[in-house]
Amino acid sequence: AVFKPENVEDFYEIGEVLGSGHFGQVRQVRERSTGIYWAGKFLKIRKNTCSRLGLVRSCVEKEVEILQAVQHPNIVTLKDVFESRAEVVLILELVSGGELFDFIAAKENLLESEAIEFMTQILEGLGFMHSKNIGHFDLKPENIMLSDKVAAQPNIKLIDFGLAHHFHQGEEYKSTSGTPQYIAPEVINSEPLSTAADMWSIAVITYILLSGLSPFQGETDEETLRNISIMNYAFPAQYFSTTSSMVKDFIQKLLVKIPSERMTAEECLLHPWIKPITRTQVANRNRSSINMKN
Ligand SMILES: Cc1ccnnc1
Repeated sequence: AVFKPENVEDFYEIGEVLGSGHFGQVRQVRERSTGIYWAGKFLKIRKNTCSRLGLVRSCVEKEVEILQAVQHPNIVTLKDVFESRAEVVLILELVSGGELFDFIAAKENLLESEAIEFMTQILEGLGFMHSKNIGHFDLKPENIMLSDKVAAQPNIKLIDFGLAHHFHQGEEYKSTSGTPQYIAPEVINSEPLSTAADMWSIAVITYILLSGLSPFQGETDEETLRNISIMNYAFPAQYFSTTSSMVKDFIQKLLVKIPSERMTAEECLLHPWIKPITRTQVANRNRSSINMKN
């Protein structure tokens, strides 16, 4: 793919650093012609395949391809791509509400009603990606952004598709990258991956949203990976006493070793913890409980 050879600074004023990661850094940028703010993701490209610094260009092309294939309210949109001699710049929708990670850190943990609101939007975006046979493979609170944290209903945006993969018919895909706390057993065992690997991460994120604890985290990465492989996790009473049995059921139906036996994103959206019950169902439930009392 050929990206715009023009100099990004001819079209955008480069602003403050918003975030940085394994890829390079994200800076706020201002479009000169409209004054609109965007996020510029500056990716260093390796001059030759031997150098270790920067990314291989084909990886960047893959991220661009995937971002162009998924337009959804809960997935960050890609507006433009510029390329200079050793840098590719993705012009992305600006998501300024910060990371879900910081939102949880500031509040210790969330009410179930808040967690359901966030998780529903995460699952909507993820379900859309999975319906196009695209896996994210790096889902974690740092890669889930809020569009505006002070809004009543903050909007969730999935970002960072640097490890994402588009599955083509009958093709196997293996990857051992990802963040230890969130990766599924099949990633650790270098088995072929599927979109189900994202569903394991959803369970870990849900557990963290509600308790502030990370279910498998050990003292070292090795210990964390061992805990995942042997499915060593629990719901400590002092952190989960007020948590509904429905959300524990939701998590348990995702922390399943065999990928094909995990709930899909679509099935998660129909799980009682997530799926809102109708007012009639509430009335019926209340009526039946009143009858039991009489
Ligand atoms: C960090 C970031 C990424 C994409 N859009 N806005 C902010």
